[in-house]
Amino acid sequence: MVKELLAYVKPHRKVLVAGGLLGLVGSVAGLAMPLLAKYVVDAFGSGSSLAGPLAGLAVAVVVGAAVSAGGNYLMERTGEGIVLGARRRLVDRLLRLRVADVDRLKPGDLLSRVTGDTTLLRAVLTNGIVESIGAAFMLVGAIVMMAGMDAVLLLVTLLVVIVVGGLVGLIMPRIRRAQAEAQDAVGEMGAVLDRALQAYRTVKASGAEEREIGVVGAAAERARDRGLQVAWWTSLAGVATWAAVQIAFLAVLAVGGSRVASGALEISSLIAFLLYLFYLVPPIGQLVQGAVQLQQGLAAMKRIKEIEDLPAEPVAEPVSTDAEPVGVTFDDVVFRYGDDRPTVHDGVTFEVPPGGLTALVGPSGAGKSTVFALLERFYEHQGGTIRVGGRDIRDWPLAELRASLGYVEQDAPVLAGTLRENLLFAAPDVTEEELRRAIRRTRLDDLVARLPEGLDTAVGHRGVLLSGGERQRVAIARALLRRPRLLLLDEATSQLDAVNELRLREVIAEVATETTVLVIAHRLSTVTNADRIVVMESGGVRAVGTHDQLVGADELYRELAATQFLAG
Ligand SMILES: Nc1ncnc2c1ncn2[C@@H]1O[C@H](COP(=O)(O)OP(=O)(O)OP(=O)(O)O)[C@@H](O)[C@H]1O
Repeated sequence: MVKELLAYVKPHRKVLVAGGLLGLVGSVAGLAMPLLAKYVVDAFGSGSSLAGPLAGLAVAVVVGAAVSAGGNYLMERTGEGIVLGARRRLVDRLLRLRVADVDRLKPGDLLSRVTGDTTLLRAVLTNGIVESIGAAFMLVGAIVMMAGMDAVLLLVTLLVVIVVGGLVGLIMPRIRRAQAEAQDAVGEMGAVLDRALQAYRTVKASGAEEREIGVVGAAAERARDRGLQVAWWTSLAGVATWAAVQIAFLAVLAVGGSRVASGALEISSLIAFLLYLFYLVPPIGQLVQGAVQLQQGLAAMKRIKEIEDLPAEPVAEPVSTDAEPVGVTFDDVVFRYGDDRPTVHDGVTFEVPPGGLTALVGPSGAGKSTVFALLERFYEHQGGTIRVGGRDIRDWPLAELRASLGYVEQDAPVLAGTLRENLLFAAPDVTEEELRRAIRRTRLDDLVARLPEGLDTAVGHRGVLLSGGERQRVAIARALLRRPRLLLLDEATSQLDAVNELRLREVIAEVATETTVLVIAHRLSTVTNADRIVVMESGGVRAVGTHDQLVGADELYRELAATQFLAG
């Protein structure tokens, strides 16, 4: 894990080393000060000139301050760079995960990993590492200087330092565990908050505000409790350090005092020794702090790695899109969403030739939407073969397969942005003429004319809210602009009004003259004119035919048609 942490630092190592060196120079300047102070005291005693020692002291102060400030800026800059790198990597992975994996993850928790956990890396990787190295240098330096003054006093000091080191070492794993729990708790809070925000209207309509506030509040309290645990252990480490220095001070004072009295030690040496002892306080504090930050960084790293270790889809390569319509075959396809989930497709077999309109119908839960998910390879089927254009979908480069398909989800979302951005989402490079044509074909001209700023009106979240029918046609236009060889249209369950429904039928019929259209129909009225209808029931295909054939031959279809007043 530490190795992975350091991988983030690697690209910045030069600046980091420069910053560290500046810090080191600052430390040397600081380290020289007690010695210079001793010279000043000695000069007082011997009556020699104060000018030399005082000038040295002044230079050490100025150089130390300037160099520390420069080093600090470099550190902060590197820190920002490290956070940026970590975020880029994480977001890159997040958007390339497989749908099946994303299904299990909670969006709010993912968000907290990108925003919160990456921030935690900064502290450990810059200040943490560099300050710890600087502190270790100061510590060793001070100890060397102390050794030069009096070996007995050094022994007393080291004894105390070693005991404290052991204590702090025992505390660190606890800090890491508590920190990991604290970050998980923050992620959990993000997840429940996201749930409430996603279903904002439902929360209000259900009068569930109080309850949701309570749920998020409870998650926030858990995060606080874990945070307090971290604070408790960190404080304990701090107290141990502080007590150690005090004890060492008293011990050195007692032992040193008696040695001065017996004439074994000069008073100036005792003063310098005590000064060095206090010089140990910040580096020891920094080392402890660095160790605490390392625990935080390791906990954050663990959460980031959990995402980075998930398998990703291959990076999309540029594809040339052939506009010829393609057919689809499902041959004895077997699929379930997870090993512990029920079988959704239990030998699904049907064939769709290139071009024309094919409808999938059947009761809710029959596995119709799953057909589309498998065609898009959001999930991998466990058995049988799926072919698009005669080629096994497992042999298609993923980007090319998806570029050949146009997909309109059941509840096609409108992305926050302008109407134009929404339409061009899948094909940013189409010409204005193509865009206008798609708008005409999907009967969106009225909408564009009605919007205050036409195509450049903001829609969706924080913009004009579109109706269900409009959203659906925007989604179809978006899919068509990609010039798909096969259009997958999951018709919304919500009832469209008669005008919108007629428009949708016209659009589908028109598109079906140019490309293959596979539509999941919840209203049979949209598909009575389909070239073929595939009737699905509980994970299988029970009949295929035209509307007239099926009304005559298939009981389930007749029933579906009857409930929708179409049989006659
Ligand atoms: N992402 C998923 N993870 C786990 N199970 C799922 C997932 N999506 C669908 N299912 C399950 O698979 C089964 C088939 O769902 P599917 O959406 O394919 O049916 P459908 O025929 O399209 O239904 P509807 O007409 O209601 O949209 C259902 O039992 C559903 O609960």
